[in-house]
Amino acid sequence: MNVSPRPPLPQGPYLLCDDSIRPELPLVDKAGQLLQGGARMLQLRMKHTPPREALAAARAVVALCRRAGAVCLINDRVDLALLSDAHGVHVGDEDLPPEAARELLGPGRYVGVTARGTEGAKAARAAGADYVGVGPLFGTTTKVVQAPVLGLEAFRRVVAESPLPVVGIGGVGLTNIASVAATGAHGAAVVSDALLAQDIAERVRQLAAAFDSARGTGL
Ligand SMILES: Cc1ncc(COP(=O)(O)OP(=O)(O)O)c(N)n1
Ligand SMILES: Cc1nc(C(=O)O)sc1CCOP(=O)(O)O
Ligand SMILES: [Mg+2]
Repeated sequence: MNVSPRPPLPQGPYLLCDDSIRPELPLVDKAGQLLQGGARMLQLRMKHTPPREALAAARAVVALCRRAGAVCLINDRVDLALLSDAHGVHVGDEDLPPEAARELLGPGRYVGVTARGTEGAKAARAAGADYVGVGPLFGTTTKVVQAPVLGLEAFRRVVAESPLPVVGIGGVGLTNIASVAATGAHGAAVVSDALLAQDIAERVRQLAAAFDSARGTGL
């Protein structure tokens, strides 16, 4: 398979297309609505989807993203990322190590890694990651995370000290995404706030406008 050169990692809202929120809505429909709202950066997170269905969903969602000019990463699954020609993966402590993901994906795709602080971000850089997802930034009910909530001040320090671009995750939504952008974070990952919205596309537009209005202001 030809690996097209990877686009720059988009700044701003980083939308997760997740099968645990509104499971009745097909993943490809969720992705379509996120993209309709202008999502530039999407991660397909499938914790409850059987393998064959997950492969079909990955192929469909990656194709949609590529058509829209958006970057699409697959959560956890390097095999699905390769089979679907995704732009890369996001891995954490319970997944393949980042070095192995890089070995399989090569330099032309993204490897994102979860970090809980500055040391984790430095380790991720040494392991060949391209960015770190840092959280939980705020309290979240989407996932039970075995790490303390960071809060904005600790998060701001990680952003300042991280050798890699930082994407904040956990409890991020319209009410606080501007405060995340103001820290200088590269991105802000949003799961439930977007997928539970009555109008998902409109919510993505609002999230992007709020992020842009506060980007790097330090407020
Ligand atoms: C952008 C981003 N940051 C962190 C995570 C969490 O990944 P991980 O620790 O592997 O947990 P799961 O998402 O697999 O439950 C993420 N997915 N995205
Ligand atoms: C998938 C995930 N990872 C986290 C971490 O801190 O590693 S928090 C999280 C869920 C974030 O969902 P929401 O935007 O609905 O709060
Ligand atoms: Mg994972």
